[in-house]
Amino acid sequence: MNQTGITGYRKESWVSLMEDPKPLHVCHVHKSSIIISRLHTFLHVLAVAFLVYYRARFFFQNDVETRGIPTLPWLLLSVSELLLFIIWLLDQAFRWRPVSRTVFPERLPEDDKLPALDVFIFTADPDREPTLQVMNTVLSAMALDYPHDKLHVYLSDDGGSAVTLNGMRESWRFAKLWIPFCRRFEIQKRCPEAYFSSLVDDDGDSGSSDEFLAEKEKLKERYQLFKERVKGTKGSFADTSGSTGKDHPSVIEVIHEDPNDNTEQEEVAMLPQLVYVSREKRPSHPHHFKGGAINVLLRVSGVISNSPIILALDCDMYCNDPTSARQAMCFHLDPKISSSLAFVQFPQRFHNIASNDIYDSQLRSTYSLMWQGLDGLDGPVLSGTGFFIKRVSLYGGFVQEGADPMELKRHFGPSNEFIKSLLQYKKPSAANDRDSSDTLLQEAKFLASCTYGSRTKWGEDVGFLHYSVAEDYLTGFTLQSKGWTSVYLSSSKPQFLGSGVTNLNDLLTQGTRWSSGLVEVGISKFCPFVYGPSKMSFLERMCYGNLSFFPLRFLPLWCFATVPQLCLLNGIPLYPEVSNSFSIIFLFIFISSLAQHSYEAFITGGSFRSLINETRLWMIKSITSHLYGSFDALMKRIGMREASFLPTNKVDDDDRVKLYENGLYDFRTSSMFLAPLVTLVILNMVSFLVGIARAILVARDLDKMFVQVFISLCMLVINYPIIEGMVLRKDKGRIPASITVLSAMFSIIVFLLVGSRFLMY
Ligand SMILES: O=c1ccn([C@@H]2O[C@H](COP(=O)(O)OP(=O)(O)O[C@H]3O[C@H](CO)[C@@H](O)[C@H](O)[C@H]3O)[C@@H](O)[C@H]2O)c(=O)[nH]1
Ligand SMILES: [Mn+2]
Repeated sequence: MNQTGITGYRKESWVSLMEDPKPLHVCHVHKSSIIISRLHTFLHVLAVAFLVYYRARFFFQNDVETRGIPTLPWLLLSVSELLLFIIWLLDQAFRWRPVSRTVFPERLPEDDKLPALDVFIFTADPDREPTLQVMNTVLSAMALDYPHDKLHVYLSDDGGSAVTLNGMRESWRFAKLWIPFCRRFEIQKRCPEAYFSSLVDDDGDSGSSDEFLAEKEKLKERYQLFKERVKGTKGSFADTSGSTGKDHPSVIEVIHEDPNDNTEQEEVAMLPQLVYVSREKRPSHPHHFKGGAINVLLRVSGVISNSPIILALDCDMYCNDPTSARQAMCFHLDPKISSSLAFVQFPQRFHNIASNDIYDSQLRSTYSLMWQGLDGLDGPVLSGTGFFIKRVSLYGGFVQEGADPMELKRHFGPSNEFIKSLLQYKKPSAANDRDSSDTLLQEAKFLASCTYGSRTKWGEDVGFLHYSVAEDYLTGFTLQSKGWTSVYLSSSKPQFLGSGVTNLNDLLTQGTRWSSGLVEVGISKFCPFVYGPSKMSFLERMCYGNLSFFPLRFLPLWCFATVPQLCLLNGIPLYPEVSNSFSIIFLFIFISSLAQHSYEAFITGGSFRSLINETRLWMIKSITSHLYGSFDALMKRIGMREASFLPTNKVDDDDRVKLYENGLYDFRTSSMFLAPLVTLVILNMVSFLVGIARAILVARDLDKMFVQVFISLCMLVINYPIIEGMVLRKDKGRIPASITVLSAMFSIIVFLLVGSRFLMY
């Protein structure tokens, strides 16, 4: 047993081999931003205290200035301000102690001493996730700079599609040329699509030799052929077996030599193992989406390769830096931290972000700020893709020396082979001869069947948790509660690159799923503030709490977008007069928030434009996805809705890409998302115009109403692209006139029902 108290940990043989006194990694604490943020937090909290006093006074004192103002709007604003402040305060925990890290992979022990690695890649739908793209990710993983006999690549195909299986066979064939080429010429970009479509040559020293150029030309032709073959096939298992993507038995294939192929046998031996897994699916059995898929791969790989370290990748996240595995091993092999280290998380970065990132697809603040902050506490959140995790950390502490196999079967299911794999880290030797490898394959299929996990601990205490569609967040949270830690490694060269969302529909659909999954955790027994007993620090809990509850920002944002405006229309002031000294407090809070956002954008490479884009998205997402996601979570909680997971679209549609690259929003999305946005913009337009008219007609009115007029103005300036989409644009991505009309009607209803009656109390 180890000292950190994590049950289930056994001393890893590969860790004790590390005796090198030189550190494998160092951690840099960001001192100056720590001082700036803590000081800022202090001042901001102080200002908010004054604001709370100002708001609260209304309820207790009969002030001349606020006499005659109805209570309800005042109360709504007070609650909104308070809620937003609480979420902001939780957010400050991310700024408590940000750190960054440097690794020295050249100090790792020789290759034969490195632990084996299983790579898991997930795909679910060949229509939304193009097979060629998935195969590029597979090839880039096979070409990782890691000993080939210690590398095993598994693809989980939840689509159960023959196209994908065929793509795997084609990838194997192409890999026989591609991998030796990469190794021989030390190619850095090992995702073939990225390599061949790259405009800049970074072939390095070998770049000009004739031999290299000839090889490259040959590979380029073979890649074309590969592309045609992958794209050329159609159909699913349905065509051959009468089943469909949602109803079929498990299909597992270790991709092998094609006897008709004449490539030299030695080259084959140099390739990592490649395995295709499509788990059994039956309509009557919940499959738990990606979390379910990971658990099946954990079991299947357990009896095939059983590597102690696992890299998980979404199908679009190709390996951009072949040394990522070695970088991760710098932490996993460090005897000082390894015993409690569950995973090394790399950032999600994207290859298709335009210079004007109108959808904030790069998730700047998450991966450049928040995760570094968590890294300085107990470690980053598990982020679904791009992490190297210890297999044993997912076994829930049940695997211990001398554990009773019968007991293990109750937790892990009935497979003897799998139970054996739990008790040893050896690659099962049977895999080599034919008969036993057939038996093994049968066992693997059994492990991938849809009933295997029932009445066991899979999805509850073992593997990825099924409770939430944000399976990554929840699983990482419970690991850290048990005392496991994680580290975050972000460097200027991204280790993995995926496709970021480039249209509003995908952004809001994904945002709704995330909000739903996060809030679902927040309102369950896993609520970060109460779940225990927990080994997590208070600040780390604050961060997890922030992530679970930030979607509730929809409440204050809806209020700020309607209440001051409706009151302005009725001539009711809700903020201090400009001449009142309390107005300084509001000004201070406004500037303080703006300054914080600007400073953080500045230190993480953002620009003035990203400030505006992010603020706009903050509003758009709060008004739509966070609202729908939170309700979805609530409905699931009370049993009125089932979980769903629509994979994000990864197809590049030329027409849509063009809009995106020109910095134009693609408003082709459902009216459920559009109508609230357009309604609120219209409401703000009207209230702004009325506010200006009142300022001209009514004496001293602007002094009283200035803040409300200003809020409307800000909303309009920031959301100008929505106005543009309503009135100026003529292209396909504009806001349809029908939505504008519908929304105008909604604004009238809101005004008549809420504005002139409800808010008057
Ligand atoms: O039933 C399913 C659904 C999805 N996936 C795969 O899961 C991955 C992530 O799905 P995607 O649609 O790309 O989701 P994103 O919203 O981009 O994903 C983020 O959020 C998810 C949780 O909501 C995490 O699982 C992801 O790792 C994280 O990148 C993809 O490779 C899918 O093929 C499955 O294997 N089975
Ligand atoms: Mn994705």
